[in-house]
Amino acid sequence: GAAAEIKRWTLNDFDIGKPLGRGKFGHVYLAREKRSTHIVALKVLFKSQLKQSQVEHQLRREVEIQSHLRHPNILRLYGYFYDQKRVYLILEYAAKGELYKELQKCKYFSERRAATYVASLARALIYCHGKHVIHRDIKPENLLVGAEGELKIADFGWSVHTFNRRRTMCGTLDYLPPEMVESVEHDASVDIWSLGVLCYEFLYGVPPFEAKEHSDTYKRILQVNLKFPSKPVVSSSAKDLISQMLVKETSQRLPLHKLLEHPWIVQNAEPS
Ligand SMILES: COc1ccc(C(=O)Nc2ccccc2)cc1NC(=O)CCSCc1cnc2[nH]ccc2c1
Repeated sequence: GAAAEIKRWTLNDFDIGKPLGRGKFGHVYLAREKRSTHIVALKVLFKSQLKQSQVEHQLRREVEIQSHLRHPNILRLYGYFYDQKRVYLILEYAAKGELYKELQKCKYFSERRAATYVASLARALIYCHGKHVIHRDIKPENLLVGAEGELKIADFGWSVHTFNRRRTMCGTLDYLPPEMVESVEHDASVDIWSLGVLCYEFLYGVPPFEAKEHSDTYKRILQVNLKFPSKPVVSSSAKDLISQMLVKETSQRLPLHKLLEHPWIVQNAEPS
């Protein structure tokens, strides 16, 4: 038969619900597609602000990339449409909301919960790297939780998003690997570094190189000044994994598929 007709969405196709948050370029609303009654998140971006910040090309590129990504731990971009003044992104709705709020509430996660999240993120990143997409910006602020408790890399758009970020988050350096602090080109191994930082923050409630001043965080990252506090008590197996990911030499970082075979992951992550 004829090639599948690309559906032209309009605002009329949706019932708009409560606001879910606001970003630099507009707001995000809960919405229901009328015909299917499917619940989505509708992100409304103002063309004027996109133009002003010259991010239209970035948005087009991202929409192109995201529309080909299908993975249970990557938030879906189902489609987009626009009218005179706005661009609308039809996004997957993650029913259990933002992971960082959960982390703030329970201070730090159990080893089983941390390992389960890290394993699902590793599988999502392996999938992305397979499609030559890197740097999915996996800090806690960019992670949402689906209805079954599964993690979703929400990738709030190339740091254009002030979506309910923690104050400390705007411009945080905590997650930058040395090669980005030194602003040399980066490859997929940046994601291994960031996943190591995330694993540390899941287990201790704070990122490993946190410091009062940005300059001190820079120094700690460049020196890979990794210290494990005595509290909370964390297994040496978890520390071993983190120590294999937070390595300055990018080629020496534990590859993601090796991470999935690490004893700490094998013994603690829930089967996917
Ligand atoms: C695939 O995802 C995205 C793709 C692209 C962009 C984006 O804005 N790109 C951009 C914009 C302008 C210039 C250049 C690029 C954003 C997202 N993702 C989000 O924004 C996640 C939070 S909104 C959804 C959502 C879901 N489920 C929830 N549950 C609770 C809150 C909540 C919130």
